[in-house]
Amino acid sequence: MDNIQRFEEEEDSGYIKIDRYNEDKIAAVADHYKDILGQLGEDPSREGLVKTPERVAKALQFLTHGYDLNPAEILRSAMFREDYSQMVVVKDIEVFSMCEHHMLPFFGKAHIAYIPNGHIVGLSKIPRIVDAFARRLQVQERLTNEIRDCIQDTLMPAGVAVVIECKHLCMAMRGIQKQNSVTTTSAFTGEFAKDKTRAEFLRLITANLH
Ligand SMILES: Nc1nc2c(ncn2[C@@H]2O[C@H](COP(=O)(O)OP(=O)(O)OP(=O)(O)O)[C@@H](O)[C@H]2O)c(=O)[nH]1
Ligand SMILES: [Zn+2]
Repeated sequence: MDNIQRFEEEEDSGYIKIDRYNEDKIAAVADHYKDILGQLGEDPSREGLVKTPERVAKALQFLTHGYDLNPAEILRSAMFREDYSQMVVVKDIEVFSMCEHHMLPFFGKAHIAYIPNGHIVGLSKIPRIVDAFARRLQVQERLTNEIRDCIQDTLMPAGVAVVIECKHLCMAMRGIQKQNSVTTTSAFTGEFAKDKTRAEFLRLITANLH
C-alpha cells in the first residue's frame, strides 16, 4: 500500500490519484472471482478461500495501476537543463507485466539509454516510467515502443534505446511449455539508428562494469 499512498500524495508529478482502489470496484471484481472459483470446481466458502476473491481483486488492481499514471508527467517532473551529451544508460531494470492474451505474468529486465539534448532526467524516473507502462495489460513489443516514445517525445533527446528481455509464463507454465525461452525486443530513435552508437549501447548493457 506504500506505493498507493505515494501516488495519491504526488498528483502534480504524474502520480495521479488512483480511483481503482476504491471499495466498490474491489467488491465488484471480487464478486466475479467468487463465481469463477465455483466454476473451477472449488468451494469459495471454505476457510482458505473466503478472502481470496478480495485478495485477487486487490492484486489485479495493483498489477494494472499503470493505467492511472501519466508517464510523460512523471518524466517532466524531474527534467533538468544540463550540458551533458554522452549516452546515459540505465540497465537491468526489473520488469513485471501481464500479457494481454492470457493475463499471465511476463517478467525480466529493461535496459534503457538516451543521449541528452540540453536536458537530463532524474534517473529514478526511467524505472518509474517502465513500471507505469508495465503495470498494464501488455504485449512486450508495445511496452518497448511506449517507453521509447514517451522518452523521445517528452525529453526530446538526440536518441533513445530500449531493450527488454522477458520470460512469459503463458509460454512456460501452459501452452507450448518452454521454461527457458527468453524474448528480446528493442526500439531505437535518433542517434541509435547509427550502427556505432547502437553497438556502444549494446556493449554497455552486456558489459559487467560494476
Ligand atoms: N507478440 C507477442 N505475443 C505474445 C506476448 N505475450 C503472449 N503472446 C502470445 O500471444 C499469442 C496468443 O495466441 P493464441 O493462439 O490466440 O492463444 P493460445 O491458443 O493460448 O496460444 P498458445 O500460447 O500457443 O497456446 C500466443 O502465441 C502467445 O505466446 C507478447 O508480449 N508479444
Ligand atoms: Zn500470454
